[in-house]
Amino acid sequence: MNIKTVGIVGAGQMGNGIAHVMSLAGYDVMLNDISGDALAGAMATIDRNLERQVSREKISADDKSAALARIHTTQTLPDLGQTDLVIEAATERETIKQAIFEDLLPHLQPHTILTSNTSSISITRLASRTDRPEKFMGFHFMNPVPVMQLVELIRGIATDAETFDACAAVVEKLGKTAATAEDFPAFIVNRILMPMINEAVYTLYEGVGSVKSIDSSMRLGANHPMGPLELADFIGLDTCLAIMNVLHDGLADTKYRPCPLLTKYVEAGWLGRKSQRGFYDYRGETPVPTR
Ligand SMILES: CC(=O)CC(=O)SCCNC(=O)CCNC(=O)[C@H](O)C(C)(C)COP(=O)(O)OP(=O)(O)OC[C@H]1O[C@@H](n2cnc3c(N)ncnc32)[C@H](O)[C@@H]1OP(=O)(O)O
Ligand SMILES: NC(=O)C1=CN([C@@H]2O[C@H](COP(=O)(O)OP(=O)(O)OC[C@H]3O[C@@H](n4cnc5c(N)ncnc54)[C@H](OP(=O)(O)O)[C@@H]3O)[C@@H](O)[C@H]2O)C=CC1
Repeated sequence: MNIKTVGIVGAGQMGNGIAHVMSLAGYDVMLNDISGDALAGAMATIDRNLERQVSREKISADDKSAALARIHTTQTLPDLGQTDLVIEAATERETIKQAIFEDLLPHLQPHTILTSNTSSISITRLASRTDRPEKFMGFHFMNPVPVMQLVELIRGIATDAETFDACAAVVEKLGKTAATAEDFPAFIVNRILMPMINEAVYTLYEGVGSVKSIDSSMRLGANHPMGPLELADFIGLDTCLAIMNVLHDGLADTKYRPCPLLTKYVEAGWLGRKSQRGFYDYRGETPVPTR
């Protein structure tokens, strides 16, 4: 199947990154969000990140303007009806994702492939609520999308080979590398990464180390590019908690119990970088640990 147009639902940090790499690879993009501010913010971020690539001579100024011209924004979900591939990248909450699919389905062409960038939620369950479980799969990018090489591809129980191959061809055209994961809670990357982040929050909660000492230990002692708490802030603490809850509920093992301190930060609305405060406070010139 020849995919030319891509619809993206959710213009947060993942949606804008996906729009960025899709348009740069030559796809026409229709980017949707319920919030006009989120769409404006996404376009400003894409412009800034493309400019960074121009200044580092990764792409030309013409590539940048052509990419920007290929992205269209809309607050109206039916505007995605004519696209060949839809990637849902809205908030990590199953009810939100299901409602999006329900609203979108009547407008889609029969051939359109429907995917979710979910970090953890069952692809099979999401697919079962649509009219096209065979044309539904997980298309999981890593953050920051323009930089990270991996895309996890997750088949639901009913996903057909044509759908999988079409998505794999898109990953190849993006110049990224696909890894196939089976449809179990949080797939591969987050099954391994998120318990480590949750353990870092327990290490903080139990007073074993401060934010600074935990992060510098893992940066300098394990050569991680970011400390786990810095990374949690980067991902979004609401997303981290949602993933831990999916692991805890889906695998029914207490080793996945979300740390109560993580829950407290989310309840405070301290969601990390996107809300300016999490394990660090980002409102000043340099990030300051909050504990
Ligand atoms: C939660 C989930 O479901 C799954 C996930 O995504 S889990 C999260 C996975 N992501 C990670 O683990 C990220 C860990 N962090 C890192 O890899 C690095 O800190 C980082 C790549 C984000 C930044 O690296 P850095 O060396 O500190 O910063 P910086 O030098 O500014 O950037 C490195 C390169 O990326 C580029 N870059 C960084 N962010 C960018 C962006 N948003 N857009 C375009 N380019 C970007 C920079 O221009 C730079 O390019 P050059 O190599 O050409 O100079
Ligand atoms: N953060 C990460 O590192 C990664 C996240 N993911 C996954 O990607 C998805 C998005 O995450 P992320 O970009 O970080 O989240 P963000 O919170 O940055 O963005 C989510 C966006 O979706 C919007 N949204 C909410 N409801 C709807 C709706 N009904 N229709 C359209 N847009 C909607 C939100 O709008 P508003 O703000 O107005 O609610 C917000 O703009 C999640 O499933 C997440 O698990 C995958 C890989 C990495």
